[in-house]
This record gives sequence, structure tokens and C-alpha cells, in this order.
Amino acid sequence: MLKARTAEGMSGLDAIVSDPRGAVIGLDFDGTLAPIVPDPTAARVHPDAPAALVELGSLVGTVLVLTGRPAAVAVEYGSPPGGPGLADVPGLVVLGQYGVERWEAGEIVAPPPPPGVEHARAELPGLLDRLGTAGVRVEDKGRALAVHTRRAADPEAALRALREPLEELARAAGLVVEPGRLVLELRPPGMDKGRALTAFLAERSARSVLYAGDDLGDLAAYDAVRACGLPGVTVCSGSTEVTALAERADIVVDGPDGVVALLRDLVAALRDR
Ligand SMILES: O=P(O)(O)OC[C@H]1O[C@H](O[C@H]2O[C@H](CO)[C@@H](O)[C@H](O)[C@H]2O)[C@H](O)[C@@H](O)[C@@H]1O
Repeated sequence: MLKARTAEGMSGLDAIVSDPRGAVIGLDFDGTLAPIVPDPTAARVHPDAPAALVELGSLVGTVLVLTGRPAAVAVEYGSPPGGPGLADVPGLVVLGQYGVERWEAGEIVAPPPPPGVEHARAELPGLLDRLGTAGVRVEDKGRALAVHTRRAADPEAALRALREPLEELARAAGLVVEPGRLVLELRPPGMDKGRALTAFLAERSARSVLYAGDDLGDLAAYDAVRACGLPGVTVCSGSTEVTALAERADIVVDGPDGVVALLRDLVAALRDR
């Protein structure tokens, strides 16, 4: 059953259900649509998420995936063999790399990577060697570099040890550090999920919004939901790793399983109206 624990969340849900064509349903990928796994290249969409999103996409204004992943990677990891996959969701838009890249109808629009990424890419292996960070892995995303500690012997300690040196490297390269679930990403400044969502809501002349996320980078999107002046619902895909979202969200569900259940409840409510 569709229910929020706040009055703002309830009025957001009411607005979505009474006028679904005006709604933007925004979802983060890792930790929200895809369960967290130790190897970032092994992440795949929850097996039941695409089918729920295909249905939802035919009922609401737009389904939006807003992710730190490159947009093409989110579509690939969201498309299991035999389908359906994210690419089958009617009207889907994927904003990747925190909103810098856009995938729509199979086409990608993306500016060239900023020059600082090349500098950081060259410096990073030496820096990690000097710090002796066994088990730390770098994910090269083209326009950003994600330094993952999940597979280190002590992931939290590795994250703490890396923070300052990576901040220094980011400063020297004209980049910023984006912290996340056992990851520190060196990425270009000037864009975040809040700015991306705000611009997208304006572009679509949205009349309501729901945004679901699990990680620190999603807090900016929560801010955007509240600042946009539309009826809006924030959903936390809950985990023990990050608690900051659960403290603020209108709805807290249990990880990607809970997100899929919520999407199904939303589809059912829209079909019943
Ligand atoms: O905005 P998102 O879709 O949530 O992407 C954020 C980052 O997620 C990925 O890392 C996280 O998921 C991995 C796979 O489950 C996990 O191993 C890692 O510990 C998590 O931090 C991804 O690898 C990054 O590129 C994304 O920016």
C-alpha cells in the first residue's frame, strides 16, 4: 500500500496518483535499482525492476534514472539478457555521471571529459602505491575516477586514509571529491544530482516528483525535490552503510527489494484510479 510517513510525502503521492502524466519518477541506480555488490563491474539491476518500470513508464510523465555511473553503463547493467531492461521503459531518460551525460532513445549526449581527469589518472596509481592501500580499486569512468575501498581488508579505514590525499589530488586537478558508499570519486565540479533534477523538472514542466536514492550524492536530489515547489516524495533505499537519507526521507524502504515493491504499489495505485 502506498503510504508516506510525512505530510509532504503524502501530498506528493496524492499528486502523482491523481495526475500521473505530470509526474517525474526519478531513481538512482546502484543501491536503489541495483543491489550493492563488491565488484562495481558485477552490479546488475534488480531482476524485477525493469518490468515494474516498463509498466510505470506507460503511466507517468517520465521515468528518469539519475546516476553517478556513465549513462551507457547504467543502461547496459540495467538490461539483463532476455529482457525486459531499462532500454524498454517507455520514454526513459538516463542522466549519467551526476547529470553531465544524457541517454535518451538509445542516443547519448556528453561533453568531452575535462582535462584534469587525465592528470588525476596519471597520478593515482603512484599515490595509491605510496599509501600502500591493498584491495583498493580504481574504476575509470572516462570523465571521473572512482576509488573503491569495499574490497580492502578494512574498508572504512582505507576510506579514511585516502580522503585527504585524494582531496589534495582533486584540488590540483581542478576536480572535486564525491564521497559515497565505500568510494571516493574524483569528478568535475559544477554539476550534481540536485542541479540535474531541477533542470529536468523544468524541462518537462513537471507537476509532481518522486525521487529514490540510497547514497550521499542523492541528498542534493532530495534538496531539489523540496526546493522545486512541486508536490514531491523522497524515498530512501535503506542500508546500514548510509543513514543520512533515512533521516530525511518521506518513505524508507528496505533496499532495492523495497524499491521494487514500492514501484509495484505505485503501478497498482495508478491502475486502480
Ligand atoms: O548514483 P549511483 O547510481 O548510486 O552510483 C554511485 C556509484 O555507484 C557505484 O558504486 C557503488 O556500487 C558498487 C556496486 O554495487 C559498489 O561496489 C560500491 O561500493 C558502491 O560505492 C559505481 O561503481 C560508481 O561508479 C557510482 O558512481
